[in-house]
Amino acid sequence: MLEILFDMNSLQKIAIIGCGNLGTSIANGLLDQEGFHPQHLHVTKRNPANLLHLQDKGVRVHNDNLIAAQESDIIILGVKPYNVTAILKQIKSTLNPKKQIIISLATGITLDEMYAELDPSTILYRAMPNIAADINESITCICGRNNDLKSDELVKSLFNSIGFSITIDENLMEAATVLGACGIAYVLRFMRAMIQGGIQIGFDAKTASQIVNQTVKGAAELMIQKNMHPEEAIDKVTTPKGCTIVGLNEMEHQGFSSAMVRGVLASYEKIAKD
Ligand SMILES: NC(=O)C1=CN([C@@H]2O[C@H](COP(=O)(O)OP(=O)(O)OC[C@H]3O[C@@H](n4cnc5c(N)ncnc54)[C@H](O)[C@@H]3O)[C@@H](O)[C@H]2O)C=CC1
Ligand SMILES: O=C(O)[C@@H]1CCC=N1
Repeated sequence: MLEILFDMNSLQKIAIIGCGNLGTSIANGLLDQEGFHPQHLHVTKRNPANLLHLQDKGVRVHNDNLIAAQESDIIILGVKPYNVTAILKQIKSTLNPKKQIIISLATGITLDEMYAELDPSTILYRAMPNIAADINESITCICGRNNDLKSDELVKSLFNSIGFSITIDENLMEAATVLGACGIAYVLRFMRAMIQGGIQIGFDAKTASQIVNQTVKGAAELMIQKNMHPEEAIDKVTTPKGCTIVGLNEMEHQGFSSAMVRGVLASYEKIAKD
């Protein structure tokens, strides 16, 4: 059983191997935490030149995956899915299954595929955060197998520190990728379209963005804080014979909900095909 529990003030060391877009968001989120020691974070990528902003904050930035793995309690794999096996092959001789936790962020790479490269007693998780980790607002779906309560708590507390986390069955990890990780891009595209509409009806881009950003934030907070279904709140906005329902119905005539559902399915099918 692991002796450690994730705690910003502890001396736990974390490695992010393959610190690209998502890895950098996670690193930024961790660095924001009070009491987090930047020198306890290793981040690697093949060419680490564009991670110097992290180095300036005291993070250990380099391209030596073995050193990062050797010196860390928690090893996060942030590489693309097709690089995961090669990284596991590279670091496996340095791993200590009793003392370290490995967390893969890779889309579509199963626990079985990773265990094929690892000692079966390795404490291994898949986690699916999103880039809002950058501001500690990620939703992270987590799954693991053969792990104990202590390591489950540790992994959850790590991802709770950069947002909110839930534990799910592995067979839902691809769905979680689509809804939570791709989802942020869907919402942003929706926001862009709303800003475009706002400009057409008279606002400059900056003002339209301010209005849209706060409107989306308010809608999300309303759902979270009041634990509501969206349609319940929509009913409060749609004045009979008013302008909201006219707009919503026109969006539906143009296929709005259908486009969203089909987009979600297309992303999901793409993961299944890869
Ligand atoms: N970008 C996102 O919003 C999300 C990505 N993911 C998953 O996270 C992983 C990373 O995605 P991104 O950050 O978007 O990709 P990315 O391409 O920005 O980052 C991957 C990084 O790995 C580095 N890398 C490649 N080979 C390496 C090696 N041998 N040693 C050290 N570093 C190496 C690359 O230089 C790159 O910086 C993927 O597996 C993806 O499926 C999951 C959820 C959300
Ligand atoms: O687009 C992708 O494949 C990755 C996985 C989820 C978000 N980005």
